[in-house]
Amino acid sequence: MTAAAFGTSDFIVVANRLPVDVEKAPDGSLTWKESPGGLVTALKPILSARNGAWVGWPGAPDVGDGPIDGQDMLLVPVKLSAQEVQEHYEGFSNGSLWPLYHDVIVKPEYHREWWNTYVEVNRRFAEETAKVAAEGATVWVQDYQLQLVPKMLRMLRPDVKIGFFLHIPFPPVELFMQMPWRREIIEGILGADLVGFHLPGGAQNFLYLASKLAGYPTSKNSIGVRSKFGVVTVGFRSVRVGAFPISIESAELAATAKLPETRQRARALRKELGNPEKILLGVDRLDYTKGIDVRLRAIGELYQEGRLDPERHIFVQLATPSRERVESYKTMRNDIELQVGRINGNFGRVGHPAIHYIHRPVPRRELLAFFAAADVMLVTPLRDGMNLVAKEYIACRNDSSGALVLSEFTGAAAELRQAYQCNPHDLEGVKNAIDEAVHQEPEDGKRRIRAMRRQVLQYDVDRWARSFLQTLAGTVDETRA
Ligand SMILES: Nc1ncnc2c1ncn2[C@@H]1O[C@H](COP(=O)(O)OP(=O)(O)O)[C@@H](O)[C@H]1O
Ligand SMILES: O=P(O)(O)OC[C@H]1O[C@H](O[C@H]2O[C@H](CO)[C@@H](O)[C@H](O)[C@H]2O)[C@H](O)[C@@H](O)[C@@H]1O
Repeated sequence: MTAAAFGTSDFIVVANRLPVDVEKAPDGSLTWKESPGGLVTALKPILSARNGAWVGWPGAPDVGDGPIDGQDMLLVPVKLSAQEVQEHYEGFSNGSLWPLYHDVIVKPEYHREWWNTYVEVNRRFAEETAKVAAEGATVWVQDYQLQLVPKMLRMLRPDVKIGFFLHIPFPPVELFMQMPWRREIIEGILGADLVGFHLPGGAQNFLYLASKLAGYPTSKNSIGVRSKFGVVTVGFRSVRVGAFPISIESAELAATAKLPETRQRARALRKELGNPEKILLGVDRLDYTKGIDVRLRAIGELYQEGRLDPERHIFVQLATPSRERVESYKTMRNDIELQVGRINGNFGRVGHPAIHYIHRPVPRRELLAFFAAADVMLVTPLRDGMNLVAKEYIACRNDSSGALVLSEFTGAAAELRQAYQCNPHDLEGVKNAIDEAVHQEPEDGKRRIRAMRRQVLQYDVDRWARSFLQTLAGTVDETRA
């Protein structure tokens, strides 16, 4: 590639989705709305602050041609056909990789057509990125939908620095070996200079699999030691591997939750819910990994046993629609809505349901008012890379009141040690954790929340990005010298 072919962006995030989704009306006009999920929540402020470029799918088939000047970043849409969306996003990403990487909670499906399209779409992302990157640019590739991009991009543009971050768990060898294209995936990721995970366990799994599958020797010191960082040697190159737990814009959230209008809205919400003694809250994408069914079962049984009172203890579940065309998501939605109906049928009365279930995203301000209003936050995933919701709730508890029930199977559990932690596979354990949180001594509760707030306010998303990017900047590629 000649110098003339270089683009102009020095800092580029490459993610499956742009931070906004485009919707195309029948008359061809376009409207934009915020994309769902924690990846976008976390990376948007990072990119805005650095005035970089974001390469991603605009969220609707057949939309997107050429870069768009976003408010504080350049948006570079990667146009995908309906079939590509079906086979890359719904198929290989969310029908094969997502369940495999989340402890096979549902059975992954492996289809060669899905894989072929995954390769093709990854290639397109790599090509678009190669076009916009300035000479020597820093490119930060995100997540499981784009694991082949680092290697492909390195071949197109050996001059750029490449970071890769996985937002979901990286599975142990016993599970990963199911993947028919396991070697290609490991070698794809190894195209990066730095590979990041939320937890040291993910990094260890990756280091082991890299040495086993890629056929490259790993440095003697990188595996099995307790050091935070490892190194994989790929021919003449060194790939650094480490844990970088993601976070939120903590101070900004805390400040917004403190505003008089947010607090007023929180009071109004309590009133609208019939002034219950305790509001219990769940906030999730409607995903089978989130354990929404587990918490519903626990609450139903606690009402049944009289340990919770449907007159005094109200549960609100906010559920953002997600991946609605994937079969396992349809089944799960039906199950959850059946459970909500059943519990309300058994324990609600006219004008006073025990469970309030909202199946749509709520605006950010409204969400913060819910966090400020909730006495007990329920976060019970069967497996979750991090879970930003848990950290958002803690950031919004300015007066240190409240309680967090948190699954041990989230990345957040490693940091939020003072939560009421539970094993989501142990229903009695989940019930006990909810019971304890609802009936906690206020002073004990304050002590717990204060400790978690210190953690969340100190380790915010900016610190996460700086730590990853500084480590990336410090990597040396001997083949470039
Ligand atoms: N119903 C909802 N309305 C608005 N925002 C939501 C809703 N549910 C989740 N979110 C937001 O989406 C993000 C979810 O991130 P996270 O908990 O890390 O899980 P994931 O990325 O898997 O969805 C958070 O920023 C959260 O506030
Ligand atoms: O883009 P979608 O298919 O609608 O899914 C939304 C995002 O979900 C996943 O989020 C993960 O990232 C969070 C931030 O690191 C983390 O807290 C959470 O545990 C993960 O599940 C997915 O990894 C993203 O790619 C999606 O954009």
